[in-house]
Amino acid sequence: MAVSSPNCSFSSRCFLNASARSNYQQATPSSVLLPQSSFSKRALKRVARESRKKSNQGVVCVQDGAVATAVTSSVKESPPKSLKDGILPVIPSQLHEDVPAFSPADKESSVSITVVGASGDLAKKKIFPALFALYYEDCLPKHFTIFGYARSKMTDAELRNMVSKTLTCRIDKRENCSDKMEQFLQRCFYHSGQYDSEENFAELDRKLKQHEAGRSSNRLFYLSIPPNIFINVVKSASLSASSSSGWTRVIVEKPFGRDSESSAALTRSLKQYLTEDQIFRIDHYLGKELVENLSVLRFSNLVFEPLWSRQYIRNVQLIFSEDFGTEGRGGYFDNYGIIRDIMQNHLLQILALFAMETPVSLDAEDIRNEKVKVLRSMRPLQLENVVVGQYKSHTKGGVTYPGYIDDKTVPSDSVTPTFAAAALFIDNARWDGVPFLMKAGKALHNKRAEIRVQFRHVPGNLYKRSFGTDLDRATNELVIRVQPDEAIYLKINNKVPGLGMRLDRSNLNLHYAARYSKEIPDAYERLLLDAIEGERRLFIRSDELDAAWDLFTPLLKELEEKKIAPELYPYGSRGPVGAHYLAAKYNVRWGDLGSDQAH
Ligand SMILES: NC(=O)C1=CN([C@@H]2O[C@H](COP(=O)(O)OP(=O)(O)OC[C@H]3O[C@@H](n4cnc5c(N)ncnc54)[C@H](OP(=O)(O)O)[C@@H]3O)[C@@H](O)[C@H]2O)C=CC1
Ligand SMILES: O=C1O[C@H](COP(=O)(O)O)[C@@H](O)[C@H](O)[C@H]1O
Repeated sequence: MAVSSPNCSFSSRCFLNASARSNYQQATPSSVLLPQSSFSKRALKRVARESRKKSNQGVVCVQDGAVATAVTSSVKESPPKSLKDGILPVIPSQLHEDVPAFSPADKESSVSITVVGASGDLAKKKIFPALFALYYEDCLPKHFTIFGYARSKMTDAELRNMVSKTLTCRIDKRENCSDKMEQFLQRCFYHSGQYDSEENFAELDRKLKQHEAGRSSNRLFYLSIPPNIFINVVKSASLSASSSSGWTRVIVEKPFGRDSESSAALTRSLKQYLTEDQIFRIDHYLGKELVENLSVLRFSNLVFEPLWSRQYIRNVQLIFSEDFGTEGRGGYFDNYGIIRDIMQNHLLQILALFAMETPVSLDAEDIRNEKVKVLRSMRPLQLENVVVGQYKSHTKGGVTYPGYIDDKTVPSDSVTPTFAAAALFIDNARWDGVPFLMKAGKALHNKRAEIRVQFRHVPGNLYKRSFGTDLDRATNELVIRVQPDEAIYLKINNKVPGLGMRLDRSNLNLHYAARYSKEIPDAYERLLLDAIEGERRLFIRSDELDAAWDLFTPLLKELEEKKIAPELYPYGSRGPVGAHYLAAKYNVRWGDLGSDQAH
């Protein structure tokens, strides 16, 4: 797969593991590698990691972007016969099965991306713009085609017109942007069809083949549709439009079911037509820059990992808020509610990454194994550790904001929560007794997602008197602001300069906008690129999903069976007061109450 941009490709350096390099060089002293590779950097790293793990193989980059693996011992004992000018032949059988191996012929492979539900909100808002951003950055393969698929009748030109309205140029990348947009749009096509029609998907298959023009074809289907039609599409697409000469992968959007049973049933149905390796369950929060950075922060800084346990951490808070309601999505939302919409997936995924043990490696399976372990060490949620709320109409500055049940698509007696706060616990050695508090709500006073880590008090603090009775104020707090205005800051105590001894609270901060001039890519860009490259690290494996549902299903059933009435809160407020009582029960104060800023 040809990927040429410096942003995406591993253009001039390749790597061998140390012993492979030394063996290789002993065996072939004149051949210090490594010419140009057009293989993507991340895919190459993954090949290297997997090769190393499996059989202590090294990875060699080969001219024109081919990748071969060299078994260290055999390189030492008998260098490959066709070795010439430091170039190893491609040995496809030695490549990991699903890695898009490449050979000279492979340069001619193609990727077709079909956005199913292309007429919908998510496709317009996120998927097409993310694909364009990847195209702009030269991250898409040379031969790619994008198809929109939905029931709505549209011509290619109408799709392009629709898509063009939501494409944007990055602030830092405007050069030739409108030309690039035009070129991108010319690679977008549309096919109208029913979701359960094998015939319509067979028509799509014919069109895809025309575009693939005899190249080996890899196909990615993005299911940007309501979940009740996932299976119809997967069945029709897999029977009539899967690739016969390359990989076929399917990105499935959430919600993955409503509870343990429906999620398991969905997985069973998907697996009638797809293998687990073909299913990419997306949780777009895993693609957010600061969520990706969590592991880097923890595992590559000596100062954090030793503190990352019950010994030093008092509580962890995962906070999500939006300053708008469910307007326009009430029909969907009322069937799910905020716990299923945000907590069971986005916040729980962040929690798992935050709390997991050190994985054996950065391989997808190693990371996902650790996440599953954490999830399975958690106590299922109990009603007494949860507060639910629903926003009501509120008038401010002469403007009246609608309540949740004012939406015509929402039943007037709905008790669906638009806000929830919960206390969760991980019953393992690292986190025993540490409350993990989650809070998620719509129609609140601001839009924000952050992780707050409140550390314990300094024992025998010499400066205790300077803090008065409020020792909490003196504890360190690490804030990872996922959005907006990404930042990581650590609240510390320091002396106010001067002759006296007055203490102050300050932020040691990494404010992304100040530190990096580059615009942060949207989560969907990263995830789409990963799916194209077969990188599963940021996608949810079925056992992770089962473990996540096991935590929330009993609570969700109880809420529904008992029709627990949510506490009403005004549109634009900070949410129900109950959330403060819940936190107080565990001696916690929500960290987002102050007005701290990362600068
Ligand atoms: N929108 C968002 O911000 C987010 C959405 N998601 C998830 O992504 C998926 C897509 O979301 P979104 O784009 O908002 O969804 P939409 O409601 O906009 O649906 C997408 C398309 O699916 C078709 N469709 C809608 N309802 C039905 C139905 N009942 N039966 C058959 N086809 C239908 C329509 O296309 P047509 O009529 O042309 O066939 C529609 O344009 C959903 O699973 C959603 O939960 C996840 C995170 C955020
Ligand atoms: O998955 C969802 O996420 C969005 C919030 O995503 P963000 O990237 O804009 O923070 C939320 O609005 C939606 O209800 C939910 O389904």
